[in-house]
Amino acid sequence: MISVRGLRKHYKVHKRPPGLKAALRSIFRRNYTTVKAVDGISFDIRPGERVGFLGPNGAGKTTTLKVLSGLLHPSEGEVTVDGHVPRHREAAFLKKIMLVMGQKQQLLWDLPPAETFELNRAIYDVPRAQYKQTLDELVSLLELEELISKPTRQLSLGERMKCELAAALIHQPRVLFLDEPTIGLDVSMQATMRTFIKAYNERHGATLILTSHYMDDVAALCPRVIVIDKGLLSYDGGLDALVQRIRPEKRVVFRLEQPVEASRLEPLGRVVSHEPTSAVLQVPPEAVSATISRALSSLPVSDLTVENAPLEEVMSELFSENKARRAALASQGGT
Ligand SMILES: Nc1ncnc2c1ncn2[C@@H]1O[C@H](COP(=O)(O)OP(=O)(O)OP(=O)(O)O)[C@@H](O)[C@H]1O
Repeated sequence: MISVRGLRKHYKVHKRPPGLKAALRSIFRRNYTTVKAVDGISFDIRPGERVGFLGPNGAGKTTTLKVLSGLLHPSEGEVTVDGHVPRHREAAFLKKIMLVMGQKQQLLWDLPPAETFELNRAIYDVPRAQYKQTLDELVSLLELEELISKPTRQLSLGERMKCELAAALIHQPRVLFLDEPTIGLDVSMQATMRTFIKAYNERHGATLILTSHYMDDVAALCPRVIVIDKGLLSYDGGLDALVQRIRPEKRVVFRLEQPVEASRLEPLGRVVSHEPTSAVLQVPPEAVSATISRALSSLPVSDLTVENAPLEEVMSELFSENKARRAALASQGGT
């Protein structure tokens, strides 16, 4: 469905030192520098897949999504989306895709969302009957009944984001690029958006690439993740496999009937946190059952669960590994 081969996107930016003199000088002699936003990445995505596209700030995620949607021309490399070359922006291609950016809005500010939906119906030439059916489905799944006839400017951020998503789906795109779709939303609205996005993917078999800094979004939606860092691909594979590689240790979370001394926890594993009536221990996977049986016989345990390390920690460790590798390469290059 999506094929990316050796994609590079370099921006040429004008570099101006601070100060008035430098500003005047730069009128006559401009200095440019190259930002390698994406520096040679390749991947394939099958129809109907949900893929998390992750990386630290400035990694090149939005740039890649803009190239995939045809908003930016690649500096180098081959990109196809369902057989189309995005930069040609053919009508058939535009009808199949949608880029939703959490930080930008397409809804018309002074008009109710219903007007933008109608506008999108006309732009994408959606037959009336199909439009009505899609709209009814979106209104019911996202609970938009009360919202779509209020002016957009009167909606809260979360209400607006739900309507943004609905506006993006009026023409039933087969490929959805979601760039931070839950940014700024409260936890319950984030969960609503996730449930809806998953339901849309399952109902319509749509292919989905999602960027998000909220790891709950990624854990709930993306069995596969592609990680980029400084414009380079650093991981492409299962989310579970990534967690296993970076943090194979398990966390055993205990609820305790009464407070216990730290000295009673320490022999059981590495104490990650210890509150009066709860504790989290980190242990190797092969030691989980032994730790649980020792804890049950020596501590007043009322409840326990076994979990993976939080995804935030896994990602931050992966980014630190990448940083250390880059520093090592740079120092080898410098010697
Ligand atoms: N129009 C532009 N001109 C020059 N540089 C740009 C432009 N757009 C992006 N960049 C630079 O390219 C790099 C990648 O930016 P991009 O927005 O793709 O990152 P990102 O992974 O989406 O980051 P974030 O998570 O912060 O949104 C950054 O260093 C950014 O400053």
